Amino acid sequence: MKKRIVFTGGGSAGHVTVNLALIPHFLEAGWEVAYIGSTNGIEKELVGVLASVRYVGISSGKLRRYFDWKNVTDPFRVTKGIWEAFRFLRAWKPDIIFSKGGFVSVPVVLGGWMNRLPVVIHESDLTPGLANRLSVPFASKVCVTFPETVHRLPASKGVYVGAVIRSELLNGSRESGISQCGFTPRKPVLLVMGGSLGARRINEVVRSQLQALLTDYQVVHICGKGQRDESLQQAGYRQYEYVTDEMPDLLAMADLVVSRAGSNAIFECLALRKPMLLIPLSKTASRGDQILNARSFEKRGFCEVLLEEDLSDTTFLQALKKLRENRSDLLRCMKEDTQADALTQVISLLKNTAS
Ligand SMILES: CC(=O)N[C@H]1[C@@H](OP(=O)(O)OP(=O)(O)OC[C@H]2O[C@@H](n3ccc(=O)[nH]c3=O)[C@H](O)[C@@H]2O)O[C@H](CO)[C@@H](O)[C@@H]1O
Repeated sequence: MKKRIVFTGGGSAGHVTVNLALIPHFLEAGWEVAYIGSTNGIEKELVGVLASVRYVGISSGKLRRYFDWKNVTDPFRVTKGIWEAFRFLRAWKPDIIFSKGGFVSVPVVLGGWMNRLPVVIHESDLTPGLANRLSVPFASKVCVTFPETVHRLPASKGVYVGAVIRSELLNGSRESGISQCGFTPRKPVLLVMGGSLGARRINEVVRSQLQALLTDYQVVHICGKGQRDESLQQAGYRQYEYVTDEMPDLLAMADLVVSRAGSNAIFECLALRKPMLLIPLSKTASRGDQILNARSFEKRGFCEVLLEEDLSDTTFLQALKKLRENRSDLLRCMKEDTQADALTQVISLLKNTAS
């Protein structure tokens, strides 16, 4: 009988991208793959392109630490999700569950534990997110991306594997990116990425300083769903709401990157040796995980950091100037970094843990 694996994770691209890197390897090895995500989440759209994966939508609710009327109904949705995940897992009988985090993953991990199935978790950020923290007691191992994270987990559960990068991202073409954007090969390219959900403050500052930026750079701007501004369309400025297949070429052609400090995005830039100016999501809008991700990269000499509370038109241009001046130092530090082969490590851990 074929081996079976269930992937889960969702809510933002950051909670799906590692799964997308791993799934093709299991399919090629002849495993049957199912993905449990929320009925209408971004994960459904992202995983939907993989024809051989069975997508199972469950009811899910957000685990909020602030007031919202949905806090009244969401516990019922989560309970329903646990029951749906439990029922599917009992019938499909996978050999292992791989959970990437995000609120939809908690009912799946619990459903797996109730069926006595082995669960392996993956954490991308330096500090584990709430969903993963709730899931840790039910998992046999937790794969982590930053070495520092191992000490934040119960003894013997944390395994440092490094960043899992989708292999297609390493095979982009600068020429093809330049031609897709209608750019010239003779002027440097600045790639601005607001994270998978976009970033309003970064969009505002880039747009308010667009003419100054266009003097030195051609700008490709991933601005988030519904955030394109048609009135700014001009030579040397290309806007995308969200990219899928174009990502490898856009990364390949970038000379410098301005980005949020979502873990996957910054490790992708590190792997591709792209000097970065990181503007992490603020502590008021998150648990501050991006600030710690960014500070860890800064300490290792991979990036410049500008906190959102300090972000203004002036500080943005100053930080960009500093990035350009320090480009060769940042590149040297990045080249000295030898990343572990996380993909192979996670695959063999999953195969060895499968019942
Ligand atoms: C607001 C929020 O909660 N952000 C979190 C979310 O970020 P977010 O979802 O932005 O996640 P990451 O930056 O980690 O990863 C984004 C992924 O989407 C890809 N991509 C992005 C834009 C695009 O147009 N196309 C595309 O393919 C990137 O290449 C990358 O692989 O998960 C991260 C990983 O847990 C966390 O560090 C972030 O704090």
